Amino acid sequence: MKTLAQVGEDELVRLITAGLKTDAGVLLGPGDDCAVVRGPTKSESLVLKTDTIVEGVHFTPDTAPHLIGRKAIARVLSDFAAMAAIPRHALVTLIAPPATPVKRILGLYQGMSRLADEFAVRIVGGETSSGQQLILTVSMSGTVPNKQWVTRSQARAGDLLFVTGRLGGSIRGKHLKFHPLVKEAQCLVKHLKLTAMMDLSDGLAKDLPRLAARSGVGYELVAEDIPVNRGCTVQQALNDGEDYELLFTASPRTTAAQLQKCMQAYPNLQLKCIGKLLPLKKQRQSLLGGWDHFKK
Ligand SMILES: Nc1ncnc2c1ncn2[C@@H]1O[C@H](COP(=O)(O)OP(=O)(O)OP(=O)(O)O)[C@@H](O)[C@H]1O
Ligand SMILES: Cc1ncc(C[n+]2csc(CCOP(=O)(O)O)c2C)c(N)n1
Ligand SMILES: [Mg+2]
Repeated sequence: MKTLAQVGEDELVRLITAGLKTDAGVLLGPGDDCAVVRGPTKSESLVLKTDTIVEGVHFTPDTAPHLIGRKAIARVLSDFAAMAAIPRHALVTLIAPPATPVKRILGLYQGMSRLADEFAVRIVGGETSSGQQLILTVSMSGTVPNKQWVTRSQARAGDLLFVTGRLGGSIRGKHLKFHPLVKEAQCLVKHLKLTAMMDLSDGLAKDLPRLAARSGVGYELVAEDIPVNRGCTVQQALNDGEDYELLFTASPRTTAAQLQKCMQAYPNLQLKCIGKLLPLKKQRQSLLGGWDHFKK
């Protein structure tokens, strides 16, 4: 019998999700940054996402509690950004060892509440249990106008490939302090013809092939054009992960003026074209690497 280390994370999720049933209320099932289901009103759909952070995997025992809480909320917000959706309500599951100081847990909630408030997300409940290490799970619901969510699967050959911000070296601090691009994504959708989008959590080398595979297209990445964080190599930009930037594809007719509109509205938003999508048969590169929870 194969182990998780042998099959890896993506194949495991494929095996799990292949057996799940769907129905007409499920508008977008497993495989994207969030799920989308039919909402209570005709004009909007409901967007759902859950995400976990684990001590020793996503943060260390000496990470400041408010930063752990902040990260737990920010990661889910980043997935809402990736769908161009608006997050609204959150449930929090807390697992902690019995010896944890109460103050540490209250610190987590301060960090979570602060970022949630900034995005007008209300924490409306949760669940508490004990375990061997600290684990924080945030599940969020939100909304998107009907048919206006952006998936990973509609990119076409010829589309341009863009990334926000700079990549690499997130372990130096950005993985705890990044700014979720929820509002910026709304601006992108307004001014550009986006065809696909995802947030970069496992490294461009892992996430770009995922987006291309979901869209059934190939890719051509121009390594020299990848915006790299100070002190980082292109290899780090490709493989480190936890950039929480947006990777998106847009019409080949995208103009500099359209990009400028978003960069003017959000002066901290940097947009860079790093390649294009190709017909599957024309792909010559094959990116390998990035983060896998099981295969090291
Ligand atoms: N245990 C699971 N059961 C069912 N679906 C899952 C499970 N784990 C992951 N998925 C689905 O697989 C897809 C990829 O999951 P993953 O958590 O890697 O999301 P991501 O957006 O790629 O990463 P991140 O959450 O770090 O941004 C998602 O659509 C998710 O809902
Ligand atoms: C202590 C510690 N060790 C390593 C890392 C780096 N790291 C952890 S998970 C992950 C990928 C994204 O996770 P997921 O796939 O769960 O979204 C990365 C790059 C860290 N932040 N803290
Ligand atoms: Mg994601």
